Amino acid sequence: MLISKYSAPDFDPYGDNRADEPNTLWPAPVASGPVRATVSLPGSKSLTARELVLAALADGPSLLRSPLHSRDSANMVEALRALGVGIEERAGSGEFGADLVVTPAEELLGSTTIECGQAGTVMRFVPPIAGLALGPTMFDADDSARGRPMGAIIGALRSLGVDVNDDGRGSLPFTVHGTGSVAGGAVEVDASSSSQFVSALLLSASRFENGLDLTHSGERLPSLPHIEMTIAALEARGMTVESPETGHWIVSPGAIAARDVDIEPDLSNAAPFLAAAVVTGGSVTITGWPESTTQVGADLADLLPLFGATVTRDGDRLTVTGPDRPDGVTVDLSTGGELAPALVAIAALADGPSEITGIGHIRHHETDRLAALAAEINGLGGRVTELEDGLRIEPQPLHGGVWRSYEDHRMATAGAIVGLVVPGVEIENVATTAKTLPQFTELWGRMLQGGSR
Ligand SMILES: O=C(O)C1=C[C@@H](OP(=O)(O)O)[C@@H](O)[C@H](O)C1
Ligand SMILES: C=C(OP(=O)(O)O)C(=O)O
Repeated sequence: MLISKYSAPDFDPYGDNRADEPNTLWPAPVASGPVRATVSLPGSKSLTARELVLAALADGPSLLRSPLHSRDSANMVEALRALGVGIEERAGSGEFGADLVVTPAEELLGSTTIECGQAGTVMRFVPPIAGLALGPTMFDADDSARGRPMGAIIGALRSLGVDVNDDGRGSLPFTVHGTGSVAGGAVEVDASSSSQFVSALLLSASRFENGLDLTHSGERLPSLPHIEMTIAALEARGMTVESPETGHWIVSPGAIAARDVDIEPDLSNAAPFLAAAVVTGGSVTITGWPESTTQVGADLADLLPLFGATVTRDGDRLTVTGPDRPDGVTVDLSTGGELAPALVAIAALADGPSEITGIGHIRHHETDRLAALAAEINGLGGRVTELEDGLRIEPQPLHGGVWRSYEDHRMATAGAIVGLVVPGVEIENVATTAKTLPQFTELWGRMLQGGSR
């Protein structure tokens, strides 16, 4: 069955704990003992975003099975539709909403406005596509996301022959004046504040007349696995990405193959659930854990044992069993910055100090996550010190209080981890978890009752 209009999934994303107002306080549930549960999770945000974009640029219709349905993915769907791409729901077998049929536009058309919400993937991945469209496309975002770095994309598009109007601050809002084609060619970007600049250009590159010869010029390149995920998604659709050296990628012009694809569960969103096992000495199993994957969340299987947890696999089920009390860790997390909030929450409850570094760039995520994590843990009596590129965490006995989420889904879920063992933690605006996991409070509640099945 094809339904003509994309709509929000028909589950109640907030269950009994719905937070209708941004400043509503959600009492984080306290675990009555070691958490023991089996949890299934919706599709990967990063895979859904890439497959939507590639399907939109492909040479025929593609089916996305078990995609994520969340605020970020809805922003991506609406952005591509605004440019003329057909995206329709089709009943699927997934537990978390419909499959999506994506039909590329015969001709991409601008003369539209795109709301990016808070989605880094939308604000970075879609402007190059708007360059391929005919007519101007204006990009804007939530107030809280307007300050996220965009200068590298704006500058790169100009070097590739696309006219972009902005106010000179390198951030949203701005307008891409698409002419129906992009010359492409050689370009240098500084992707030290986000790997998404590289992914964005690679995703559209084969549709540029001269392809793309992209060099990263900055000192560090964070979140490399996300770039590798982009390359793998391109290769699965018949493209070759040459990388003669680190930080240098070449894509030749060519067609992107239509393809039906299964979206894996979001392994980064598994982090708070697995952390629940680590901080309560319990045992949490995630279903549908892929045997091999490009998702950086798979690194949790190596990261959580550093805290003293045990990880086992049984087919597609990954189980984490916590120690009596987590150990402190010293870890460079430059490849997996999006895992930082959950790991910092564990570290705040550990029995020794931790240093988590290599994550200076997460100051540019949904909020300055280093400042936010330090402020919220310290607000509950903790001792967290900001380093230039990370945090030093010296665990203290914590007390209850309000945990601000800064319109950041991973700040909200980090507070929920702390609240499992610290009575009286109240999370402000837990509804912000809808960015990537609208069912968060429902799944969290179910986990505390033993899980879904
Ligand atoms: O390409 C992607 O899907 C993402 C890349 C990473 O961004 P940064 O490189 O900005 O950290 C990651 O943190 C983000 O959650 C998703
Ligand atoms: C950094 C994140 O999101 P975005 O894709 O908006 O950059 C994140 O989900 O942790």
